[in-house]
Amino acid sequence: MTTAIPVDYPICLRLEGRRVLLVGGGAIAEGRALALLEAGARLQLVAPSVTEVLAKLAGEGRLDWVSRAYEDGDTRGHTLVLTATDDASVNQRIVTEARARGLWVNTADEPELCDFTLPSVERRGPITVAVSTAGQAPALARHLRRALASHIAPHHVLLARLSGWLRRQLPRGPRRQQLLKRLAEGDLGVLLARGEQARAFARLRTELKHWKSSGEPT
Ligand SMILES: C[C@@]1(CC(=O)O)c2cc3[nH]c(cc4nc(cc5[nH]c(cc(n2)[C@H]1CCC(=O)O)[C@@](C)(CC(=O)O)[C@@H]5CCC(=O)O)C(CC(=O)O)=C4CCC(=O)O)c(CCC(=O)O)c3CC(=O)O
Ligand SMILES: NC(=O)C1=CN([C@@H]2O[C@H](COP(=O)(O)OP(=O)(O)OC[C@H]3O[C@@H](n4cnc5c(N)ncnc54)[C@H](O)[C@@H]3O)[C@@H](O)[C@H]2O)C=CC1
Repeated sequence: MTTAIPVDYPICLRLEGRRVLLVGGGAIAEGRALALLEAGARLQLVAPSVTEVLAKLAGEGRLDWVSRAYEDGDTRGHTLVLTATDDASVNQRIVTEARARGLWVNTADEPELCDFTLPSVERRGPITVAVSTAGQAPALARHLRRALASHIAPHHVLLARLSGWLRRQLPRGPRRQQLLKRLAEGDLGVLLARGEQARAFARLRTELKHWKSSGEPT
């Protein structure tokens, strides 16, 4: 109980088009692969045998399956490495090689061999709920993630999309900030939460008209 608990630094990675190496082809690797593909990664999978789902994804060309055991040099050219084999010595080799190349590596069952860990994740449109427990309680992370995600209602997703649209249309500055805050937690947000979309949009339209007539670009 006295072992120091790491203080993790959470980030959201943009993996679109980036080369990611995943070693291992069991159930754990399958979960990792689906999440990486959802994020748009260019995924290479190294494993002598894989699950049906992974084989199907490889058959469809969604990932590049190298059907053999891991070999030294396999991490070359990748930006991120994840390993989920059932062989601790192989995991150790991969971690050593990845770190020597300055790559970030995750090992599914060994926190000591992780430069980053994976939180429990749930998505609602552009909103992501992610809970980490610094490797202490993954089952609790899942439990809390479900509880927290249950608080995200459809109007929050609408609001996030609307905010994204407004941020693209309106110039930066205090006026835009104020409007977006009202949308998130002020009168406009309250109307959306109550299901009074028509009133919220009418108010927003009036607001945008004033914006135009005041000469600021929209
Ligand atoms: C460090 C980390 C490494 C990493 O990044 O992979 C890690 C490590 C380990 N997990 C173990 C066990 C379990 N893991 C889960 C579930 C999840 N584990 C996930 C992440 C992480 N697990 C990272 C830290 C996350 C954090 O900080 O909270 C989740 C959140 C995300 C994901 O994996 O995608 C996913 C939930 C996904 C969801 O939302 O559904 C369950 C629950 C279950 O499966 O029912 C159990 C059984 C209960 C238990 O043992 O606690 C063991 C012991 C293995 C053994 O005993 O053999 C180790 C190794 C060790 O701790 O030594
Ligand atoms: N969330 C977490 O962090 C958890 C992690 N684990 C751990 O994750 C690991 C993987 O779990 P599963 O997918 O269930 O295992 P699994 O036994 O179903 O799959 C292991 C995979 O590794 C591949 N493999 C073995 N040697 C290899 C090598 N030299 N090169 C490339 N691939 C190789 C096998 O072909 C197979 O596809 C286990 O060690 C397990 O203890 C387990 C539960 C939770």
